[in-house]
Amino acid sequence: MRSTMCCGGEEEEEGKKTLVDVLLSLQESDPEYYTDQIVKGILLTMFTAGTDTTAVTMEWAMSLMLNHSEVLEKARAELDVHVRHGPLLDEADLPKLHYLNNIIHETLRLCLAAPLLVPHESSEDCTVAGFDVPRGTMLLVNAWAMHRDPTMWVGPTWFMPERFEGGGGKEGAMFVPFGLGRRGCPGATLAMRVIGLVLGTLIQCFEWVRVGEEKVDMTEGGGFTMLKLKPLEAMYRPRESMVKVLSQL
Ligand code: HEM
Repeated sequence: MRSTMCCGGEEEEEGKKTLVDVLLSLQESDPEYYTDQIVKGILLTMFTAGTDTTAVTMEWAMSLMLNHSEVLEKARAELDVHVRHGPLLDEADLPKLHYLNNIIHETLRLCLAAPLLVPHESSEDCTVAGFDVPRGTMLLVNAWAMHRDPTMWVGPTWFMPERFEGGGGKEGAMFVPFGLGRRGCPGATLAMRVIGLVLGTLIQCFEWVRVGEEKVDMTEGGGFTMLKLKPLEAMYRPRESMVKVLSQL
């Protein structure tokens, strides 16, 4: 951590600071609050809450696209039109990539990383939808079922990124892959950017196909984070137009 700061130093451009740089400069300006323990705690939380969730969402998205090659093609066409900030996709290109964004939303609707969100506890006696909930009850939100509610979503089990062009489901449909309210996911924006950049780059640079004729197995595994029961295996090769760019990386 310290060597990163020393190498980044004062000359480092403002926009190129890493999170560790920022935390260490906060520690310099407010050492009593930003102790080593606090800094390590923030980093640990980001790793534990942000790594599996983000990685598994990308794995589900790739799996869904491999089973729906027309979606993959459409995403690639969009990238070819809108990537303007360099030969490779850049963060600045993301706002233009509406279809890619819709793919991520549709993936998070069908294959949300935390299907029951995170357990909460009622701090007071309360009534929810007519049910009396005593103080201290563990409360789970079945977001998985809400995202597949047939009264709220047309063809709830279909993979149809286009549905998000009109904002998603019917009026009142709940889309809550990151939870809601003050305990909602603080990493949602970061996650959407990372997933957009990684998925977009994979689609922009490589041709992807399934290993065989069979569709990718979409069976869900158990556990707190909804992993694929069988990890994704796929075949890829660099797109001809990207070979030169890739060889210069
Ligand atoms: C696709 C990626 C992600 C998904 C689907 C996701 C989903 C969630 C969900 C459902 C919750 C619980 C919200 C609730 O119960 O209302 C949560 C909490 C949290 N997430 Fe994420 N998350 C993702 C990425 C990240 C990233 C990248 C970070 C940080 C770098 C992060 C940090 C956290 C933290 C610290 C909490 C606990 C918040 C609290 O209890 O106040 N998450 N996330």
